[in-house]
Amino acid sequence: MRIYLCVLWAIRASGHNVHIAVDAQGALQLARDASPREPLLRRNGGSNETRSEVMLEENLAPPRTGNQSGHETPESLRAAEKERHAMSTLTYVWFPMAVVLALLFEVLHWPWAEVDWNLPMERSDGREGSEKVDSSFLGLTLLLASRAWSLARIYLAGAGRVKGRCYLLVLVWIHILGMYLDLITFDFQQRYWNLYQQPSLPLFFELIRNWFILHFTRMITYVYEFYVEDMFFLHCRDHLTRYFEAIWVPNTYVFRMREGGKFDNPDQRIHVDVANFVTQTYSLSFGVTKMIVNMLMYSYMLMSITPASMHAGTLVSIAFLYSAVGSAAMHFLGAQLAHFSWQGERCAGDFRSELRRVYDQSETVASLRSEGAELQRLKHRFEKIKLNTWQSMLLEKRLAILQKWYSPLREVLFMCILAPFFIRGEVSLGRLKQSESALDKISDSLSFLVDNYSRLSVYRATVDRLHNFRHSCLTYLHQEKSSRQAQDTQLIQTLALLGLPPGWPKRLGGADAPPAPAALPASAASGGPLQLEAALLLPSGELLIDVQLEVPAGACVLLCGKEGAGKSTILKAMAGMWPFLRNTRAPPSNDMVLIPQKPRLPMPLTLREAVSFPQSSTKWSEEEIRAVLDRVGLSDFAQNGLDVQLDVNSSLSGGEFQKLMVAHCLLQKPAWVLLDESMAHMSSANRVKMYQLLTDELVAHGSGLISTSHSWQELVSFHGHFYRIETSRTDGTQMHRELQTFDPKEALGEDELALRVKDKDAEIARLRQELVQLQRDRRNSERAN
Ligand SMILES: Nc1ncnc2c1ncn2[C@@H]1O[C@H](COP(=O)(O)OP(=O)(O)OP(=O)(O)O)[C@@H](O)[C@H]1O
Repeated sequence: MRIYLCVLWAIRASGHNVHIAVDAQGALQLARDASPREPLLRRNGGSNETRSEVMLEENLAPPRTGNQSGHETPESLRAAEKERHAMSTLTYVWFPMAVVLALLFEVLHWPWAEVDWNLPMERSDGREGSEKVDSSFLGLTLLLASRAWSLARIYLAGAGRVKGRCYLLVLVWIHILGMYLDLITFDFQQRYWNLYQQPSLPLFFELIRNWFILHFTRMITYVYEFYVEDMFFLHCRDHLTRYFEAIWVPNTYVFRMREGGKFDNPDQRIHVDVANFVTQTYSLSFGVTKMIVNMLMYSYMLMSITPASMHAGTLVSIAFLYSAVGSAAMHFLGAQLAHFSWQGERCAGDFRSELRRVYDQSETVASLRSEGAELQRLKHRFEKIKLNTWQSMLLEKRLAILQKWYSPLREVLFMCILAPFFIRGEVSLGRLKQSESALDKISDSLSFLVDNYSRLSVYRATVDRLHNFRHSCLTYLHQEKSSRQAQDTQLIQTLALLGLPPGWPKRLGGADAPPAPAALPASAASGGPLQLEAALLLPSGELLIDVQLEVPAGACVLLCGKEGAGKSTILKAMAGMWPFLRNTRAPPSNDMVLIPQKPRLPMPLTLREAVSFPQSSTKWSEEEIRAVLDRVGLSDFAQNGLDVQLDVNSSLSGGEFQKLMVAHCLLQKPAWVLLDESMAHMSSANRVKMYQLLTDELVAHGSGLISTSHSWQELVSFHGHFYRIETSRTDGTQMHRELQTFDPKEALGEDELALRVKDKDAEIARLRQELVQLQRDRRNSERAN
């Protein structure tokens, strides 16, 4: 019926040579005739007239608009009576049943939920150190747009400056072409259906030809719209991902130490959030543009067809008011949706990272027999997902109630407003329907917030997660705001050049040579003494130790102290890693290798990559690498070549891993080597051997060595400066730590020291002999072969 009326209007609007005045009564009659219970042809006495002929005949009747008498006819009263009984089964059986069942369900379904409603969940209001997700109305509109724009700018001012704009240009053009094709199709449909009224073979062939051309063009635009969209999304994701990696990776440790509790799962932000941001920004931007265009266009049309006795802007104002009330109600009910979306992302990320941890620590899980405890931990994480999903479901149910009322209500509302004009005969049915349709379009546009509230809330959470993450990462990139902005801009520009194809013209933003990946923040140059003058704090803000230390270039320092005294923390501070410092002086050297207590390497790596990491595996020749592996005693691993992949974290023993780290230092030859109990897994003999290697090959050539060790006595001969962390309790609870120099001779006693040195010398002599013997054996076996 609707289609028929549309065609009728289309014929009218296109100035068809048959001048048809749309007759309201006729059309209403037609509506009744079109009812499936009373087929049109039967009502016309089953004559041979075609359906369309009958329709035309009925609608070509003289125009009579509205019920001009103002009295109800027996026929209309009968129709009302008939309508009253039309849905009696629904009214008296199904509707009450649905209400009762819904109420019962509401009361009884809670025990089925299997959810722990009292589980404490994270905050997202910026208080108590939580991340802030703005769920205010402003946060969902203007602030959202400005934050989304600042994120989109990373791409549009970077790699997207040339390519992105080209993609967008093509996509806008495809969209315009699509709209044009929609109009052509709309017009074509009218001619196509007219064929049934005026059958003609030549016309049929022409129509079929046009159909093929039209649909072939549609197919091309459709295919390339999606294809170019995907190209655009991938390029945008690629660039944004690289940007976020570049601002996060140089400060991962600081970030984790300072913001670990606040920002969950950076992996999820960089992978999932960036992808969602790209696709959602695109679809919402086009959605908003379409909404604005429709709103302006149909507001103008509606004003021009408003009944004469009504003020021109009344209908538009009603549509505005209606949408404003709907949006306000929606926001009032659903403000928490952005928080639930953020929380959902967090819970899902936490659950995934827990699964990943179980996988990574499978050896510990198996050896501790901790399967039960791990299952409990996983269950706890999933409980949070369940609770969050339930909270969102409840909120979405409330929103669905509003939404399911809101949209159908508007049809009735507009009808109630316009019906009096129609009944008074001021407007024709065509005008009425046209006004309704325009009002529909306007309120559709204005109800963008209502219809897309859930989507916008999810988008808000995504944008906030990325915005907050970026903001924090940039803080660690540079403390001062002006330098931070400059560094950010420079980074975006560097990445922009990386995104251009090779040989891209310079005048279009290209460069002669591809720029280097984003650099680490600047730190002090190598050479010179290593200084640390700072108060080292714990993450809680409590003072750990006040350190005033200056190590001359090339010096060897041994740092001792009990467990938990602060040795590792001092090494981290010297390396510039420890973020909790006060009254700091002297930045760290960047020509330094710190081997932590439990180092881990990426996996899988080849042996060549592992020993070179993080430097390029091509930096050293095969001979150099083999020689160094031989010296540290890892030559067995090189038997099958240096390029066999292995997971060094699990396939090397603790001691072997530490030898690999020493081998890396020997290759890299840094100005400073910081060893945080880095030989703890080796035998005493091997520990001495490794220190001897470091002394001969690095210290002898000017490198400095700073070590921490519990069994420091055997390392005395390799160091020249000795510090000890003295711990004492000041008031029974507070731990006071102080860094003091000490004389190992006094600490050990002159005789004991001499004895130890003698032992060590004997051990070194024995090792040297072993080595000579081994080399001799090898030479003999080579000669024999
Ligand atoms: N990330 C952290 N969060 C909270 N406290 C920390 C952190 N890192 C270290 N600490 C605390 O700082 C103190 C010093 O730790 P550190 O690791 O420096 O000791 P250490 O002397 O190296 O001990 P060990 O010899 O056992 O390795 C300890 O009390 C430890 O609990």
